[in-house]
Parts: sequence; structure tokens; C-alpha cells
Amino acid sequence: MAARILLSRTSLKNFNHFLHPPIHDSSSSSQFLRSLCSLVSRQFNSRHAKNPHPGYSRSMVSASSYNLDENPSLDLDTRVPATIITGFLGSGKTTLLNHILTSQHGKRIAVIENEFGEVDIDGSLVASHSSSNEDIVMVNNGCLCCTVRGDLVKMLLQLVKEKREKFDHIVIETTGLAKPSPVIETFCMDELVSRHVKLDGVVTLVDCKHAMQHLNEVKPRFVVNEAVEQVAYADRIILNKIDLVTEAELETLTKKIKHINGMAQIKLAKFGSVDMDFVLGVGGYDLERIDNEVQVDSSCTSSHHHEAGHEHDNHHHDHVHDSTVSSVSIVAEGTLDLDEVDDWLERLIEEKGEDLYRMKGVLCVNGSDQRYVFQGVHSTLDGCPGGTWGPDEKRINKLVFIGRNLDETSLRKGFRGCLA
Ligand SMILES: Nc1nc2c(ncn2[C@@H]2O[C@H](COP(=O)(O)OP(=O)(O)OP(=O)(O)O)[C@@H](O)[C@H]2O)c(=O)[nH]1
Repeated sequence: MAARILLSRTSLKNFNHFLHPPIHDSSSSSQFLRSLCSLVSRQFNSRHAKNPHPGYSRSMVSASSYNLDENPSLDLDTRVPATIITGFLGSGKTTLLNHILTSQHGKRIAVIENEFGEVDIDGSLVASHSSSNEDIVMVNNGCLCCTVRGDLVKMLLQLVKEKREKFDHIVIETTGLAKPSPVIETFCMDELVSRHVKLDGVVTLVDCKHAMQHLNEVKPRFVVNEAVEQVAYADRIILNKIDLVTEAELETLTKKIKHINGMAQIKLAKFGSVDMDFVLGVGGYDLERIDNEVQVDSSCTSSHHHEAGHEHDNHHHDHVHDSTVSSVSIVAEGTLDLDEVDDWLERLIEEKGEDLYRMKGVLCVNGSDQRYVFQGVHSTLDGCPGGTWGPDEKRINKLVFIGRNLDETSLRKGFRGCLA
């Protein structure tokens, strides 16, 4: 098994769009952040703090070993964005990667790949499609899936230290049998990595022909169904190989996917052919963009009337087997009490952090004209004040939880308990 770093060149682009606009402080926002700070596994990232980058608690490799700047610019977010491509064996990950490397998106891409087997098949596929082979660099390293944290941390830091001027974006292709969570957690948990690289999004390829079989596969107790996990963690899902299925099959699969992940945007594709802005620059972990990201599929909404304090259940449970990994969406008008939200999320994370894969929310809280946005992975939570509510805008709270064995009734009850 090998992991490689490839650098492929397209044109140069600056990093202006990675700027973090300053967010105005207010007493209520400070209170919100302080209170959230107190709860989330002590790994909370406050945009109000001096350092705009996540202040996570663990670091696997010391800064000195990579000779990296300990204090990058405090105002500009110059971190390089990273996209994780995941998906089951043969779902089309390398095909998508080739599409990314040969498309005109103006970004220079560094690729970290790993795979099984001695033969470097995927590498040669990527290389043969790359526009500038002379810029491809290979670095042999350990197996990404087995020792993912340590090796990935080393590779990312090495890449940033030695090649930072040569790329604008990192794409990590995981092996089809890998759980994506250790890769994702590397970005959340490692302080040095999170200082230099930011997770942009998780893109999951789904092989429409074979996905149902993999998603429905019953695993022994405590054994993870990788196919389900790969869908659950996605910010973007590409239903690939649509040329091989009927419309009816596609519809059933789409329902199944939405049941697992009601948060991710979905696109249908042949040979991974999607617009580049669907996969690059996703901002899946950017609080500034969560308002747009937390969209609840109206086709799955039981009612479209928004009444004060009444939330809609968007738990997608029709016509699908219970895979134990699912999503629950709550859409409700009403103003929330900050202290209650604080207590609720604290309890939730303490009791259910292991099972909570992803969560995102846009909240209307008392005493503030600003939205409050949060996003989290397991027990890591990140939150800050967002945009201001319009004068005539309905203040609707939107929350999405994706996880294992989610207790929908309890989540809804917990939410209701936060209403002011
Ligand atoms: N018919 C059809 N074939 C596709 C499509 N997308 C990819 N393929 C083919 O499916 C096969 C597997 O694609 P890859 O891109 O290698 O898939 P992968 O996920 O990287 O595979 P592993 O690295 O083995 O996990 C290749 O032969 C592709 O040409 C599609 O949309 N339709």
C-alpha cells in the first residue's frame, strides 16, 4: 500500500476568496461563543479569538519538526483548502480526480492518494491525464487508511512546508474501503494541520449500479458499513454511473441516500462529470456558508407551513430500510434561549458525540438580530454569529443532524426545550 502526493499545475490563482470577513462582536454573541466554548470537548473555534483558525486541542506532530510558521497571518485565512474524495471501490473516484486535474478551474491541485496493491495503477491514470507531468511529485509514505492520522498529518505538513508555493488546493483520494472519519478528524483534531490546511469538503462518489447492495449490506455488530459512512460524512454526493441504471432504480437509491444524509447536495453524473464548483470551494466547514448549506429538501418536508414554535420533521424514513445511520432535520420558527441551546448541545455531545457524525445549524436566538451558525463533527463544534436577519425575514431555525442511532423524538424535544 502506498500513499502518494502528486502536484499538477493549472493556472495560478490568489487566495482572496479564502478571506474570513470580520464578524462584529456583540454581548450576546460573546455570550453565545463563551457558552459554546465551555461545552464542545474543549475544541471550540471562536472566530472572535485573535487566531482565526481552529483552536483544536491535539497536535500529532510538533511545529518545529516541520519548521512551520507558528503564527501565520492573524487576519487572512491563508490556509490551503483540502477536498476529500471518498466512495466505494470502483465508484469513480479516480475518474473524478482525472476530471478535476484536467478541468479549467484555475487552481493548482496537489493530490494525496492511497490505494491497495503494489501496482501504481491509479497513479499512472492520473499522470497520463495531467496537463503537466513534469510537475507531478510522488512521495511514498505509509498507508493512509491504517495509520491515517500520523501519516496524513506528516504528508500534509510536508506538502505545506516544501511545496506550498506550488498549489492552491489539496485533493485527497481515500481508498474505497476506508472509513472517511479518520481523514476528516485529522483536520479537526490536529492543531498544526488545522493551522495550515482547512477542510473544504467531503465529496462522495456513489456507484449507482452497485451502491444499494453495499448500503444494505448487514455487517456484524460493531463493524462499520463503509459505504454508509462514506455517504453520511459527505458534503457533496455524486450519483455516478447513471448510464447503468433505470430511472426507478435511481429514484430508490436517491431516497436511500437522502435518508442517510439529508444535508449533502446531490448531483447525477456519468464518468464523474460535474461542474468544478460542485466539488472545489465547497466551504462545507465554513460557518459563513452554513446558512446556504443547511437546506432541507422540501420534497421530504411533511408540511410547508411554518408556524411559530412548530418544527417540521424531516426524518427521511419512507420506503427504506433502517441502516441505523440517518439524518434528522428540524425546521422551525421561534426564538431560542442561548443558555438552553448551550445546555442542550453540551448534553447531546457528551451523551451522543460518538454517534453524531455531522451537524449544522442556523439559529435565531433571543436578543440578537444576527443568525447564529454552528457546525460540528462528533464532539467538535464550531460556531459564530452569522448574517443579520432581514427586517421582514421570517426567523426560521434550521438544524440537521447526521448520525448513528439518532433519537429523533429526543432531538425534537431537546430543540423545543430551547425555545424562549
Ligand atoms: N459506465 C460507466 N463507467 C464508469 C463511470 N464512471 C467511472 N466508470 C468506470 O468505472 C471504473 C472504475 O472507476 P474508477 O474511477 O477507477 O473508480 P475508483 O472509485 O477510483 O476505483 P477504486 O480506486 O478501485 O476504488 C472505470 O473503468 C471507469 O472508467 C460511469 O459514469 N459510467
